[in-house]
Amino acid sequence: MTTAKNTIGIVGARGHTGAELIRLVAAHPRLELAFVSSRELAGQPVRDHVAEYDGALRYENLSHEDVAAKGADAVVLALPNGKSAELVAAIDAAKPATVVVDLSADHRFDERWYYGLPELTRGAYAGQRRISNPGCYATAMQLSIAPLVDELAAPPACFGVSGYSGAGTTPSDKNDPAKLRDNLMPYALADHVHEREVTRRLGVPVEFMPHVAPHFRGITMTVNLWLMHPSTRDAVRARYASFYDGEPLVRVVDEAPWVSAIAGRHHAEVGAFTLAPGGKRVVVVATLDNLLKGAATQALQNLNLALGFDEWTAIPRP
Ligand SMILES: NC(=O)C1=CN([C@@H]2O[C@H](COP(=O)(O)OP(=O)(O)OC[C@H]3O[C@@H](n4cnc5c(N)ncnc54)[C@H](OP(=O)(O)O)[C@@H]3O)[C@@H](O)[C@H]2O)C=CC1
Ligand SMILES: CC(=O)N[C@@H](CCC(=O)OP(=O)(O)O)C(=O)O
Repeated sequence: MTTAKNTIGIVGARGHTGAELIRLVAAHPRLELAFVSSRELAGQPVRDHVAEYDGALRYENLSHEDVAAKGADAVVLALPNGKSAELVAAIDAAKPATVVVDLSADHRFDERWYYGLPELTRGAYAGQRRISNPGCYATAMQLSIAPLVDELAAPPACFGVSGYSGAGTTPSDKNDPAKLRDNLMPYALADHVHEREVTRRLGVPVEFMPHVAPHFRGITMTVNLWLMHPSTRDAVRARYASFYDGEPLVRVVDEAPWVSAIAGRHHAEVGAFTLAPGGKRVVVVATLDNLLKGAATQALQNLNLALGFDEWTAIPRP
């Protein structure tokens, strides 16, 4: 007996996260790629750009109405921020039961949308068909802070370094290899949207200082936490291990994880747990691939959940 597949479309499929989503969907036993949209690549075979996909689909330049008329069971939006509203309205009108996962920041502050960071929020999933995927740095910050969020004496200070794929494909200083060479570029130092996103989601203020570096993919998030009561390294490590027990996509490690080891991997690593004398200051380091656990893999966790599949279907385990 064969099981019918759910159809899925990807809007913004030329981009970095779109390509990762195509790879994941191509290997998924219960999903069938119904359409992929790109203005620039319209007419070209998808397999010419994503080797892991061996089907016959070509990229299409689709209007909002075209996307809605496809009537897919699920649509992932991998568009730049600010581009989703009209498209979602068209899907709402044509087929409201479609599962929509938005990778942009457009719905992360909209309580009508489920915020899908599964390790922290899957208990709040109540069948919503509109899912907002967290930011990449915001995922790393939340995974680093959540186990100690009730113990904090001060706002966590988060020093984040991203590979330049995080800046997308629209040319800017942040994805210009010449400007990044031998460089580390600080930006949005006290007003990044992920600072507000994490503050909102964890319910405590956080301070975030993002930087972009010359490597292509992967985030290092170094977080300084002040505790109300003195602790020990063993107690802190045990707390993280217990918090993430049974979570295949969060690995608790002893040392500070290296970003070079996380590129292309689907999980996050959280480690270091270095305490300053006095036991009240703890430094935690997390790494993840911004295009995977920071975007496409997390979107697939959310799709699997919403479509009633096992959450880990077609996600390679660490
Ligand atoms: N890169 C990352 O690490 C992460 C990204 N995100 C978010 O995911 C989304 C996609 O990011 P990413 O893949 O990096 O972005 P890219 O810049 O790599 O890709 C953007 C995609 O959107 C399309 N596009 C661009 N402008 C428009 C427009 N005005 N109207 C319609 N389509 C447009 C592009 O294709 P074409 O121009 O051919 O139509 C392309 O497919 C963004 O919202 C980003 O913030 C979230 C987490 C991590
Ligand atoms: C290096 C770099 O530029 N990274 C991006 C983060 C990408 C991401 O997760 O962004 P959204 O919240 O927009 O979805 C940035 O700081 O805007």
